[in-house]
Amino acid sequence: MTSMTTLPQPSQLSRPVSNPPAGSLPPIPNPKPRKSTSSDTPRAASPYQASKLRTPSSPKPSLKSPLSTSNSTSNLNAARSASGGRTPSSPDKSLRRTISIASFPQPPKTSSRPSTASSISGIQGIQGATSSVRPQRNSRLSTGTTSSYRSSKTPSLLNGSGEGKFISSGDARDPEASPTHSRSSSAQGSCSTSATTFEDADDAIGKSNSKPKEIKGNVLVSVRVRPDNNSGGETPRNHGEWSIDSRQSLISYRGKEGGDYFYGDKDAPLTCPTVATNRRADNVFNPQENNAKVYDSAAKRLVRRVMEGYHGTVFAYGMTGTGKTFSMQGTATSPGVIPLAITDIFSFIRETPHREFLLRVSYLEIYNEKINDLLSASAANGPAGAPQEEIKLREDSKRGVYATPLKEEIVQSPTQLLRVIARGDHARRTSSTQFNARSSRSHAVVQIVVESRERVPTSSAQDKRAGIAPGGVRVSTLSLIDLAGSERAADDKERRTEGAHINKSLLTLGTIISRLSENKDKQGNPTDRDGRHLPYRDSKLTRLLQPALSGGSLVSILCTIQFTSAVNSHTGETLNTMKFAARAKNNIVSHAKKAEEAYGGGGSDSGSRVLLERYRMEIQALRSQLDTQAKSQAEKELKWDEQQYEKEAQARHEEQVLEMQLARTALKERIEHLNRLILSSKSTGVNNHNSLSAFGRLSRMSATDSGVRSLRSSASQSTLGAGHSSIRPISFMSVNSNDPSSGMLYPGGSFGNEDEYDLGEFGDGKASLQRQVTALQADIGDKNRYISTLERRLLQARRSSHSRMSVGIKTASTTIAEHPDVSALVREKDMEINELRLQLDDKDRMLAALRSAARHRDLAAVTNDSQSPELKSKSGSTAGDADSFAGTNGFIAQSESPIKRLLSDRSEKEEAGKNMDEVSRMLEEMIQSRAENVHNTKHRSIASESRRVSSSAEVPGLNPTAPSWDPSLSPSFRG
Ligand SMILES: Nc1ncnc2c1ncn2[C@@H]1O[C@H](COP(=O)(O)OP(=O)(O)OP(=O)(O)O)[C@@H](O)[C@H]1O
Repeated sequence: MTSMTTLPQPSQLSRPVSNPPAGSLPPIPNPKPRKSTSSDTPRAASPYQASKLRTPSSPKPSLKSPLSTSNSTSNLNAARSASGGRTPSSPDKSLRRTISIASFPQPPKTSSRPSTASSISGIQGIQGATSSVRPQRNSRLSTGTTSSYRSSKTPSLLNGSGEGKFISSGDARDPEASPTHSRSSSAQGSCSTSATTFEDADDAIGKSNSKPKEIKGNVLVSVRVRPDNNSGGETPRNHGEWSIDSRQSLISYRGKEGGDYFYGDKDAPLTCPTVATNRRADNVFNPQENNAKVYDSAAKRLVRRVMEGYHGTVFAYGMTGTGKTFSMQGTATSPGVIPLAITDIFSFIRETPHREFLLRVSYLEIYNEKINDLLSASAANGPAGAPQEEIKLREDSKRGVYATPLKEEIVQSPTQLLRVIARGDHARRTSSTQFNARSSRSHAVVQIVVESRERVPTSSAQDKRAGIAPGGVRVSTLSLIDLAGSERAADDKERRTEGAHINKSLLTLGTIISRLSENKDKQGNPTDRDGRHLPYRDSKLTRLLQPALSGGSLVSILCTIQFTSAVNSHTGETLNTMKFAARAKNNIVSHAKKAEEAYGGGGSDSGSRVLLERYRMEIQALRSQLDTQAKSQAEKELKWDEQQYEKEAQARHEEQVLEMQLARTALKERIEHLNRLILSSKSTGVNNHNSLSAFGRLSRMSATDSGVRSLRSSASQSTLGAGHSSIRPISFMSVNSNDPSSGMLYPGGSFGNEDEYDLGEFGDGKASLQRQVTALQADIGDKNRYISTLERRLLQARRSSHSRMSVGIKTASTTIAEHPDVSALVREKDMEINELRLQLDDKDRMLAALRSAARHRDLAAVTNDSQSPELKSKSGSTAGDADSFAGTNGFIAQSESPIKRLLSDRSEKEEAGKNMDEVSRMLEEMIQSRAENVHNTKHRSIASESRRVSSSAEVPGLNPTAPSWDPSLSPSFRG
C-alpha cells in the first residue's frame, strides 16, 4: 500500500504560472489495455483492431467543426474559454505536450471559496503557457458564451456551423454557466429547480459548514451519441429515424418499432429548456462533443461536491461499443471522466488551503457475478495468477454497501492516482465482441475515498503538537463506474456466459430503476410503489449501487448510444438505453447529505476507517512515544556518560594501581636481583667454599666452575696476576676452605702469619697502603652511591615507561619495557651493576687483606722494638699468631723449645718473605685490575652514554629517565 503522508501543502505545490513545466502528461491509462479473456478468440474485423490503442472513431476532419476537430484538451480549453481567449484548435501532439500533471491549477491567493472559474483559469494558464494565449478570468464571464446563451432565443441544432451554436448549446449546460442557469431558473420561478446541477444552499448563501446541507433532486442523466463510422464522415442532423437536438436535450425517434420516443420535452418552450417535466433532459451530447465537454457538463460539479463532502456516483450505461469506456477513460489525447475528475480533485485540494485531505483509491470489477480486486497482486498476474480471496459485499449503516477485503491505496498526486487506475485497468477483462474489438466484459468500479478536515492554523502548531485535535474528518466517496455493455447473444460460449451475466445485472439495474420509489417497508428497506422489495441483491452490481440508487449520493448517469446506418442497426438496444435514461431521470431521487464530520479513530468501525483521524492519532501517539523515547534516551545517555566517566576513573585508578604494583614489583625484583647478586657473590666467595680468603677463592675458582659471576671474578683476578711476581705468601696458600684448621685459624677474615708482613715492599710502604685503603674506601662509597643512583634511575625509567604505556603508547605493539633499546640499556646497566658489585667485593676483600697486612706490620714493628731480632721475630710471630688466631699464640709460644723456635724462625722468615711477595704481587694485580676495570667501565659508560643518547632520541621521553653514569659520582673512576 502506498505509504501515507500528509498531502502536500498548496504552498509547496504551487508553481509560478509563468513557468509551466515542460513535462508531458503522465501516461493516461490507455483505454482497455487489458487482458483478454480469450486471446485466441478471433476478433471481429474492426478498423481499431490493428491498433492497441483505442482509436476514436471521430468524424473526418473536414466535417468537424473547429471545436470538434480539436482533441479533448483543446476542446476543454476552447470550451472553457469560448467567450474569450479561445485558442485555435491545435494539433493533438502539441496539446498533449501542454497538459502536464505538474502544471495543475495553482491554489488561489486568497482563502475564498474556490470557484470553478479559478480552476479553469489555472488550466487556461497552463494551456496558455503553450498557446501563448491566456484568457482573462473575467473576460470569459463578461463576453461570449453566457451572454450569447442568454440572448440567444433560437435553438441551434447540430447541423449548424460555427462555434456560436456549439457554445450556446454547450454553455446552456456548462457547469460554468449552470449556476446562473440554475439560480436564474429558480429566480424566474417558472423553471423547476429540481434540475440536477448539484447545487445546494451553500452556493446561494455562501459558505457555511454549520449544518450538512441536503441536495434534493433528480439525478443527472446525460445521453451521449457516439459518432457513426458508417456515416461517411458526415454529421447528419437526422440519423434515419433519429434526430438530435442537443440544445433542447432532445432525441427523437420516429421509427416503426414503437412510435415516437423523446428524451427531453419536445413541447417545452425553447426559452426555458429546463421547464419542469418528468421528461426533462439534462444533457444530450452530439457526436462532435468531446470528453472534456462531457465531463464538464455531466461530472465536474458532482466531483466538486464530493470534495466538499457528498457521496457521488457517475456511471456509464449503454450498449456494447457505444463509447462508455471512451467516455469514462478517454484516450491519451482526449482524457475522459476519470482522468479529468482526478485533475479536478487535486485542483480542488490546491484551491482549498484551509482543509487537509487524504485520498485512497480502490478498483474492482464484477465479472461473471464475481468481484475481483483489480489492484491486488494476483489481479496483476491475470486470471491465471494466484486465486484471490473472495471479495464479498457487506452493508454498514454508515458506509452503506461495500466490498471487502479490498485493497485501497493512498495516493498523493494525480500521477500516482492515474497510475493506480491504469494498473487496475490493465487487469480488467476485455475481449473482442461483435460490436467492439476490445469490449469490457466486466463492470468496473473506481472508488476514490476523500477524507478531509479543517487544517490547524499554523500559529497553533504548538497546540497541534500538544495534541489538541482539529475538527472532525469528513469522508466522502466518488464512484466512477464503467459498466459492461449489454449485447445480444454471442456465438462464443465464453462470450455468451459473460453476456448472460452482464445482461442479467443490467436487467436488474433497469428493473430496480423502473420500480424505484421513495417508499420503504417497516424495516426501512426500500420498496416499490406497491410495497414490493427492490431486488438489489439479485446482482452484485445493483447491490453495490444500492446506496446511490437509494438516493444516498449524488448520481450522474451517462447513457451512450449510437445511431448507425448499418443494416443491422441495433435500434432496439438504443431504445432500451433511452428508456433506461428516462426512467433513471424520473425515478432516482437524490437526497444526498454532506457527510458528517467523524471524530475519534479507534471506536466504531467507521471511525477506524477514517484514516485521516486514525493517522492523526497515530502521529500523536508516535510523537508522544518519540518524546518519551527521546527523554529516556537522554537519560540513558546521561547515565551512560556517568558510567563511562566512572569506568574511566576506575580504569585510571586501576591503571595507577597497576603502575604502582608494577613499580613495586620492579623495585622488589630489582632489590631481589641485587640481593641475589650480593648473596650469590658472597655465597660463591664465602658460603659455598667456606673460605675467608677471596684470593684463595679466586685462585681456586679458576679451576672450579662456580657460576658465571665467580668465573668472571676468577678471570679478572687471573688477569690481575699476569705478569707479576710469582712469589706467593704462604699464609695465603694456607688459607683454604678445605683445610679446616686453616679455616678455623681465620675467623675474622685476617691473613695468617702476618708477623712476617713487615718484610718486603708492603712493610716498607705503610703510608701507601693506608692511602690505598682510604682510596678504596672512598671508591667503595662512590660505587655504592652509584649503584643506588642507578637503581633509582632504573626505577624512574620503569615507572615512566609504564605511565607512558598507559597514556599514549598503548597502541604500540611492543611496550616500552620491551623496547629493544630500553631492554638493552637495562641489561647493560644490570651488567654494570654486577660488575660494580664484583668490584665492590674485590675491594672489600682487598681492603680486608690490606687491613690485615697493615695490622701485621704494626704488630711486627712493636715486637721488634721490644725484643732481639730473633725473639722479636718469633714473639712477633707468636703475637701475630695470637692476635690472628684468637689467643692461641700463647699456647704455641709456651710449648715450643728455643732451638726449634730458631730453626722455625728462619724458615718462617723465608716463608714470610715469600708471603709478602705473594701479597705484594696480588695487591699489584688487584690494583692493576682495578685500574683496568675503571678504564673499561669508563669506556663502557661512554659507549652506553652515547647509545643511550641515540636510543633516547629514538624513544622520546626516555632521556631524562635513562640511567647514566655520572663521572662526578665517582671521582676515582676518572683515572
Ligand atoms: N465519442 C466517440 N468519439 C470517437 N470514438 C468513439 C466515441 N465513442 C466510442 N468511440 C470508439 O468506439 C469504440 C468502442 O468504444 P468503447 O469501447 O468505449 O465502447 P463501450 O461502450 O465501452 O463498449 P463495451 O461495452 O463493449 O466495453 C472505441 O474504439 C472508441 O474509441
